[in-house]
Amino acid sequence: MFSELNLSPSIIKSVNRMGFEEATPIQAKTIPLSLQGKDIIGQAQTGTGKTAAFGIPLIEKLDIKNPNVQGIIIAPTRELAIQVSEELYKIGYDARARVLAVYGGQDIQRQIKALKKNPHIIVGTPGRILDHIKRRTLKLDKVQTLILDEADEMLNMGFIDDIEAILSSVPEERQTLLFSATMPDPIRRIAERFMKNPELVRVKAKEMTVPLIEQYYVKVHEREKFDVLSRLIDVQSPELAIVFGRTKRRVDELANALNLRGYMAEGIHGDLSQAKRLSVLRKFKEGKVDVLVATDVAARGLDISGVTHVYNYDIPQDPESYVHRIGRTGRAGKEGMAITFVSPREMGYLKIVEQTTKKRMNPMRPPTWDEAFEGQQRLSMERISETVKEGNLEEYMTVAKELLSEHDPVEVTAAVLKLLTKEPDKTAVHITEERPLPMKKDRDNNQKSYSRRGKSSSNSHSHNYSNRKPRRSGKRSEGYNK
Ligand SMILES: Nc1ncnc2c1ncn2[C@@H]1O[C@H](COP(=O)(O)OP(=O)(O)OP(=O)(O)O)[C@@H](O)[C@H]1O
Ligand SMILES: [Mg+2]
Repeated sequence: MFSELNLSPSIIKSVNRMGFEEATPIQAKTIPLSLQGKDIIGQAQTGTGKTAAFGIPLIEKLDIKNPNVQGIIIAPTRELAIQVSEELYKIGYDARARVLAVYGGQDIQRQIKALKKNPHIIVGTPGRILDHIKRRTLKLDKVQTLILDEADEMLNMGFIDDIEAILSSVPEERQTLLFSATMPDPIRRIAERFMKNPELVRVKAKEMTVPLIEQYYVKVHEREKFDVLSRLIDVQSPELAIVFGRTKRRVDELANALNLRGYMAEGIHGDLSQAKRLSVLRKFKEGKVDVLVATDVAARGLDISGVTHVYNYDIPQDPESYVHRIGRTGRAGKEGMAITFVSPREMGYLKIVEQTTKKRMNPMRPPTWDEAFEGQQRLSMERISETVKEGNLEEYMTVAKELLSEHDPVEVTAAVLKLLTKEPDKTAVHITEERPLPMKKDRDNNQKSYSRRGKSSSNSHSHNYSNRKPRRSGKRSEGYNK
């Protein structure tokens, strides 16, 4: 219960308004420690309320009359920074906490103006925070609490230099909190260097993934993936689905191809303008887009209710990415389904993922065209049944009776079904084939990459675990360059 956590009435009021009744396990464990001022590494499954776990004590400890920035939260993507700032705004609503998000792609003058209004808490992406530090439009010398959301990601190569630069303008005497659903040991060791006797809080769970997510894999050749995806969507009729692809090109092609086959899909990745990224996400949240096709830019932290299915069109290169991707469904006690496509040559990656998550994925057979067709008919059937249940059909009765006097009732119904049903589409589409990931044997070899610090400029990581390019090419990138 939140009432047992010694929180101010204003926070209890806000949290109640948010509909939270009981503290989640990670909240119950870390809030008291955080209030005592301890440094914490908090690890708990996706969708279990880590944001409020660091947000509630942060707001509780604010001195509202003090105009300085007292807390800073760093997040890996712009969308996540915005979302976290919104959740903190809600938690701090009755306490009158001022929370500001600063992120790349948004007009910097506007941010500078907002920074002059003395926010208590800043939530931002590393690049833009550094930009403001350099311009002296953001002063962090009175910061008491620094939080890294998605900490392992923030300390991975590509972000570590920025994080260290930000750390150097925050007082040594501070509380440091790290949260993520994943925390590989090598990264944890890096983290401990700039923390003081951190308390490692892990919510005990048999598996790293959420038990409410049903996990499947489909063994499928690259060139058959798209038909399998279309059929799966037809059979499963997700409320909202996210399809993860490996590259930006793949995301663009998949979104186009899905539209060609009559689905409402849009893509999101790092090459789109910020305005476009936000509008795609907004449409998805509002249900105007049913399928969000995304790179890993959308894998971490995003909390979108109604996401029932996650499809990994390409198996992710590292197990952590898998955990976060599928964690976009099955949040806050809801159920979800995750389906991962694996090409025959990539089966080794499946093993690595399973070893890390300690959870087996069940094999799933690709649906046939007939099954997809039946799935679509069942969807129409549900719509008809719902409409019958809702009633209000008086105005249609006369003509309905006339129809039935002339035709066989089963045939009339079949005709209605035919009109309503979207037949599985075979429209030809073009998806460029991706090369399979390099062969993998076991994870032990792969872990080495974590010892490679972001500082080093060597490019000798082609065989390592994460096998991805440093995200910063030339100029500093803001959030993911994905
Ligand atoms: N105590 C609570 N009771 C009910 N709902 C909660 C509670 N705490 C948080 N939530 C809600 O649960 C959802 C998931 O929370 P949140 O986004 O913080 O998860 P997370 O652990 O950070 O996940 P991820 O690892 O994916 O970032 C949010 O919609 C949040 O508002
Ligand atoms: Mg989170």
